[in-house]
Amino acid sequence: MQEDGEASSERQKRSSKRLLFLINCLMLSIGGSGGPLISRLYFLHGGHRVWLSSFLETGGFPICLIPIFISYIRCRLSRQPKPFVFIDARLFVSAFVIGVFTGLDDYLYAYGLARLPVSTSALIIATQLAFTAAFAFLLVRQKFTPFSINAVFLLTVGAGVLALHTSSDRPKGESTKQYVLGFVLTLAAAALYGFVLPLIELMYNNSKQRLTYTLVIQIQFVISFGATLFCTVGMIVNNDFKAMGREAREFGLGETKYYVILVFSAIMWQFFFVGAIGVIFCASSLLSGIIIALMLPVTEVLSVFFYKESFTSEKGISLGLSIWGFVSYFYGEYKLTQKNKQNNPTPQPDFTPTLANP
Ligand SMILES: Nc1ncnc2[nH]cnc12
Repeated sequence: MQEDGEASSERQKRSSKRLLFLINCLMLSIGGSGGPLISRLYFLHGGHRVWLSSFLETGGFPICLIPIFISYIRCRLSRQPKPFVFIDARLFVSAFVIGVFTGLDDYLYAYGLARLPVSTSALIIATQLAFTAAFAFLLVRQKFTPFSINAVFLLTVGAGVLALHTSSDRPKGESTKQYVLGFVLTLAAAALYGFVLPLIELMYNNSKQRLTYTLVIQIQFVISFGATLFCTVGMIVNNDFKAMGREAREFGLGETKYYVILVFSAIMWQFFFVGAIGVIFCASSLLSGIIIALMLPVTEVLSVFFYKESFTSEKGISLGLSIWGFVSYFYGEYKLTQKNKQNNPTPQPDFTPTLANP
């Protein structure tokens, strides 16, 4: 009888972990395509402020207070009240430092979005997965299987195919210097974010506090706070706060839509960042990188619907290769789970990608 109770509570725990994993994948997918689409809308209709755009990537961090508050209230009101665990000083400092890196990365990324044609920026950002894989190997000893190597290869090539669509290469009126700078800074963004994802996994692994999802959201709050502080300094130095009023009045879609776009941009990017670090918590930084890479061609295809861009064959091929890579990764994980089941015949959960923090 007691065993039955234990088994059912174990099953319940597994299914809530799987649900958490799926929710984070969904948030990362929504933010990974919605974020770039809405940032592009800002630049397409007359927005120019790169620091403002980078500020918006993490400036929505107060949203995280909602789940933190709910979790706090649940702890207080539960039948057996538990103390609410706040982030300790050590994790706070690590998250803040990662936040400053993220702020710098946001600027590099936004600079590329503003200065480069979409195809070129997508090509360079496609290299991010290779950086993530290399840093994950170095920092957290990520194990690779032929399937995950195949996935990294296909997703990198898949997103890279987008660059074959070069009809709109260097934007009109842009100097070679600006273009080259855009190229170099976007590559730096890909490398830096490829480094940040495994660094977050390393921080989790070295945490002295027991990691829970509530703690992960607090970590995300501190990371985004550090990044936003960094970008706020950039905005002040660059006079962005003063320039916003004029930019809003002159915005192609009108003043109200200008502010609506800014608010939605902040929300979309929070989805991206919360999803990214949530997937690292539930699985790995490599999987987070894989989902981000899959979203590159998905974004290009969505822009056909939202911005009436043409559907080129490159976009179709790119999407096909990326989905193939994605499926290859999950098939590899499925095979691994089956193998573990054979070696360890005690009942195992149905397939769930290797959950990092059971
Ligand atoms: N700041 C950023 N936001 C989204 N994707 C990125 N890829 C590299 N840097 C990025």
